Amino acid sequence: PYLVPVVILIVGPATWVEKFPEARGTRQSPVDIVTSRASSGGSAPPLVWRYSVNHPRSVVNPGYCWRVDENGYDSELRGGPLGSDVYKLQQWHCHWGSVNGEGSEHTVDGRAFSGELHLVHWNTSKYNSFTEAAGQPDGLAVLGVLLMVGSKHDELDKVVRLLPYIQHKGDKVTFSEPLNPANLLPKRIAYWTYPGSLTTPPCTESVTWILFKEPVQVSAEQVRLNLCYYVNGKNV
Ligand SMILES: Cc1cc(C)cc(S(N)(=O)=O)c1
Ligand SMILES: [Zn+2]
Repeated sequence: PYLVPVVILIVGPATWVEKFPEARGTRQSPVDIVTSRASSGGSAPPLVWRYSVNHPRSVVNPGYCWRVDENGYDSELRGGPLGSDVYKLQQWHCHWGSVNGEGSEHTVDGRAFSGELHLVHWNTSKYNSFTEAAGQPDGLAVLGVLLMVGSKHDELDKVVRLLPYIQHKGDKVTFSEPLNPANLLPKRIAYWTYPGSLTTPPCTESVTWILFKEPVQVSAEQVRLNLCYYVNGKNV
C-alpha cells in the first residue's frame, strides 16, 4: 500500500492562538447573545453620542472588509456602560458573509445576520492615543449594528457606491459628501453590552461591546456589492 500524503491546512480562528496569545483569553469576542440570560440594564445612564458630519472621509480596503477612517475629527460617545469616560470615534468598518449572507460576527440566540457594522471608539479620558487605548481593558468601545436584507440604506450607500474603486487590498478613496455616522444606527437604541475583545487578530481584550438589539436594513444589492468587493478584496 502506498502512503497518501495528508496535509491538514489549518487556517482561521483556530490558528490565531499560536500568533496571538490574547486569543486564548477569558473575554473573547464575538459571542452568541443568549437573550434569556441577559440581565436588564438596571439604572445605567443613557448612552449618548455626537459625530461631526461635514468632513472628508476616506474608505480603505484593508483586505478583509472596508473601513472608513475618521481622521481625528471631533466626536463623542459617553454614558451607558462607559462610566464617566468619554470615547472618540476612530473608524468604522463592516463585516459581511462570503457565503449565503451569514456575515455577522455576533449571533443572537444562535441566529446570524447578513452583516455587522462596527463603530470603533477609544477612551480619550484615560489615554493619549488610539493605539495606546487599544491595549487597555477599558480602552475601546465598539457600537455593533446588525444588518439584515430589506430596504436600501441611503447613508451606508455613500460608502457602498465607492466599493468598485477600492477593489484591491490597500486601495483607498476619499469622499467629502456629508455623512452622519449616527444615521447608521437603528432607531430603537436598546442594546446588549459585555466586556470583550477585538474580533480578529490581535484579539486584544480591550473592547466594551455595545450591540444594538434592532437590526438595520440594507438592500440585497448593497449586500451583493459588499460580497463581490469583499471577496475580491479578500482574495487579492
Ligand atoms: C483587528 C481589529 C481592530 C479594531 C480597531 C477593531 C476590530 S473589531 N472587528 O473588533 O471591531 C478588530
Ligand atoms: Zn469589526
